[in-house]
Amino acid sequence: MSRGVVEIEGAGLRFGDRVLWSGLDLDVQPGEFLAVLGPNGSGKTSLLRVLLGLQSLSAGEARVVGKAPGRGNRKVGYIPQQRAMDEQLTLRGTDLVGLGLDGDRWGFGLLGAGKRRRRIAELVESVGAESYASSAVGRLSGGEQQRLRVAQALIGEPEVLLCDEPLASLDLTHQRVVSELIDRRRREAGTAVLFVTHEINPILSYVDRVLYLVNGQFRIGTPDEVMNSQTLSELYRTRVEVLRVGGQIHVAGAQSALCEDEVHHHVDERVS
Ligand SMILES: Nc1ncnc2c1ncn2[C@@H]1O[C@H](COP(=O)(O)OP(=O)(O)OP(=O)(O)O)[C@@H](O)[C@H]1O
Repeated sequence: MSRGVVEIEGAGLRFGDRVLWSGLDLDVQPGEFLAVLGPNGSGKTSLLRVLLGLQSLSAGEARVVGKAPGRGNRKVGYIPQQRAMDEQLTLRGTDLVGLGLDGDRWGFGLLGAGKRRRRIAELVESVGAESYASSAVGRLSGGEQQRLRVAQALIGEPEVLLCDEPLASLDLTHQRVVSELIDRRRREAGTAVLFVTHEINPILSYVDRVLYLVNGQFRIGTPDEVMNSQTLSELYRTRVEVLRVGGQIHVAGAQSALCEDEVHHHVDERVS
């Protein structure tokens, strides 16, 4: 197997006495779609923060496209958790998308202005946001904002796309639209996708492998290898039933396994 665009070796992360995960070895290949699952507080977002260079590992190493993680790595795109933007925000959709452009690469000078505009228009079109891209983003719906965030993350042509629950609070139609956009990028450009989610079903047909984190333990494998009663029961250390119904995965019992945890999990019984 070739070297991954994300390489993680012997990685551990702890805060005080609390070990989020340790001994994590993971290579993500170009074009691979990796779902990162696990209950609240299991360290999913922290893993993305490590790869963004915002959080240091307590042990081991991580490399992203051959380099130590660092802020402003142009080869890394990031789609943050869906949050409504301030209604007063007057930034236009095209401005938001343009924020994802890197000055050195695309040129901010006068000569680059036309090129920059064209590039933004291309991305706006690719996410089907033409009709509202000139509006103030604060006035747009959550789904419209999220499409623009996808365009912003893709405009720098990333080799690795880090997505932190990008579908949360979107309706089913927009979940499909946004996940299809992300899948298309990895198919057409070979971008590797690390997709943090509580709900695997909307992306199940795209997922190559799952990294499932629970209470400091983890499993990595295909959805079939990880999302089964035996593996999840081992991870949660209690009986968990995984049912496949109509091409979807339903997980029962995981919530009760976590009741004694300090966090009030809103664990989705169907997945986590
Ligand atoms: N800088 C920090 N210092 C101390 N604790 C931290 C820090 N960053 C994260 N944590 C803790 O680490 C745990 C994991 O957080 P993280 O956001 O990675 O979880 P998550 O799996 O993404 O959870 P969720 O599903 O709720 O978003 C949390 O309990 C959090 O409070």
